[in-house]
Amino acid sequence: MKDLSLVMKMMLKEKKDIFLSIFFGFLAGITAVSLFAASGYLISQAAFAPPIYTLMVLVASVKLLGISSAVSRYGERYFSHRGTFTILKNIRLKVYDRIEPLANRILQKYRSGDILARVVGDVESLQHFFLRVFYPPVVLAVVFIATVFFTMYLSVGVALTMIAGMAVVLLVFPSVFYLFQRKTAASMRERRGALSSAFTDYLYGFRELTIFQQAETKKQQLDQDMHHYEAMKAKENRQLAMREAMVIFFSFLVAVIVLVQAGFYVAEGNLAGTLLAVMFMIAITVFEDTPSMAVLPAHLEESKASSKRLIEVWDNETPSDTAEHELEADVPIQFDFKDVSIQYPNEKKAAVQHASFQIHPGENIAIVGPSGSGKSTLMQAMLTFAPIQSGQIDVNGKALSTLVPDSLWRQMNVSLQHNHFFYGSMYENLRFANNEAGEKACREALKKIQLSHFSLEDQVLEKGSNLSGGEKQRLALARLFLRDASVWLLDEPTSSLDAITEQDIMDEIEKATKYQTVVTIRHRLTGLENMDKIIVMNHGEIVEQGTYRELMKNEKGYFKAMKELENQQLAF
Ligand SMILES: Nc1ncnc2c1ncn2[C@@H]1O[C@H](COP(=O)(O)OP(=O)(O)OP(=O)(O)O)[C@@H](O)[C@H]1O
Repeated sequence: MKDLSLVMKMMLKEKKDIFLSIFFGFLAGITAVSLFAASGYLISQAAFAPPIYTLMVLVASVKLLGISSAVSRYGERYFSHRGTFTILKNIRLKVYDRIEPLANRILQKYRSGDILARVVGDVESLQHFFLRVFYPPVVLAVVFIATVFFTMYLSVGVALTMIAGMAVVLLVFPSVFYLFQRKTAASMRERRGALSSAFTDYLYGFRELTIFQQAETKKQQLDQDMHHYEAMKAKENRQLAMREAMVIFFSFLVAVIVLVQAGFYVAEGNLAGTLLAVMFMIAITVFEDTPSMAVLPAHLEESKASSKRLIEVWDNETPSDTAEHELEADVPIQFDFKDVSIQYPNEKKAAVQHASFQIHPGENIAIVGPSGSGKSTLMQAMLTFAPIQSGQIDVNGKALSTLVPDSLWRQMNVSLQHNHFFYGSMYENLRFANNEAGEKACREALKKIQLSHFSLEDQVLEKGSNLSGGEKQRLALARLFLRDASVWLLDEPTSSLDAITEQDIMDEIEKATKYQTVVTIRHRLTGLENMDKIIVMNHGEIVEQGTYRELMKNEKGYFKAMKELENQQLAF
């Protein structure tokens, strides 16, 4: 039941639709039973040439019951589907609400294809819970109870046969099918997730796979996985059809037993002959909806597996419920790293160890160091994206972990190593940073980063695949000129640019950030003379920090050694 907690909670919010579905389902069922019973009685009575008004009353009742049954069935379908779609919408919103604050950690843990399979496929699967698992047995049971009471009035023996038959259909068949179902459902869901992951990998890496001549091998693998999944699905469908056929066969068997039994009672004179057809028709109709019991275990198991896979995504993650402080807007921001260590999940070594430093409002800070030394991780930590193991980052005296992240991000301008571009126009990709930016401001931003040759209508393809590396970097920087932010975080913002363009753009950034705090990760050690502070990283540790002059004064310092090495390389 714990596995189904998500869908149950959402379902119970729609009490009105649940009630109306059951109510109309009951009306539809009971009118159908009455319709067929009345038809049987009409046929039997007709053989005895009764007065015409008797036949007229019976025919009118049959017609009325026919219309009522159709209208009630419509009501049942309408409310059950309305309820299902509302439940589905609520589940989607709930899932989004739960994973959105954890998105960064979740995306590190799961493959994107798997996440996609869960938030689309598994959520979609949950629509069957209410529609196929929860309310059909309830309707079937109440219609049956009402019918059995009526039948008992005519013949207790026949009623007992029907009770025994229904017990088998409602209890024995679903339990047996459920046991067989459990194994296949879990592996089907996992296979679907794996397939989705393999497919996204194939799409993302298509270019590299082609260049390294691996596309065909990967495609064959994917084809194999797909065939395997299709075969499993086909097997499951065959099993479901088989089970449905078994339940239908059994229902007819019960109807035939009822017919024989009622015939026996008629022969013995314990039942009126005109009720023989009535008994048979009642038995046939009351078991009419029982095939849905054959597919119920499959849908129950599917709902459980899907709900479990969804809950699993956020279950062991600590939500940022502790985020209680809003960072005030327009107040200068100070960062205080206090002995911060950061270790990514499943990594043996910490990416950053015991980092302590301060960033004061308006400072211009550079973080330097060899590749893999933990520079980007420090920046990720400032954005709340890095898993802090020990120590604490304070922002204006309050622990970063207690801040509502939005209130921090609102005041930040960020250009990471890999920036995202959406399929759409250049204008849309720029306005993504600020919805209120007009055409004029966007053109000016393009001019500042020397992309004036692009028009705002030019198309940007998915992930910016029609732009060069340098153009992508510049477009990401252009967005920053459209946003008013007091802290700029730039992770190697100009690494793909030539030295002259780099200098021009850095000048523009400097002009735009006179009063702002700027933290820049640099590979090249040029242009650092005027920095307020340079943080030097190596193997995840801050090995030195200070101004350019202070660092260069330290004869045995790491920074000085790096700088001299770079100068030698430039001299060649
Ligand atoms: N998401 C992640 N999951 C696991 N390990 C990571 C992750 N991101 C970075 N690391 C590891 O953390 C260490 C520091 O990485 P980081 O990206 O901070 O270094 P960097 O100094 O910015 O490197 P570069 O200059 O090459 O960008 C590396 O050993 C890296 O493998």
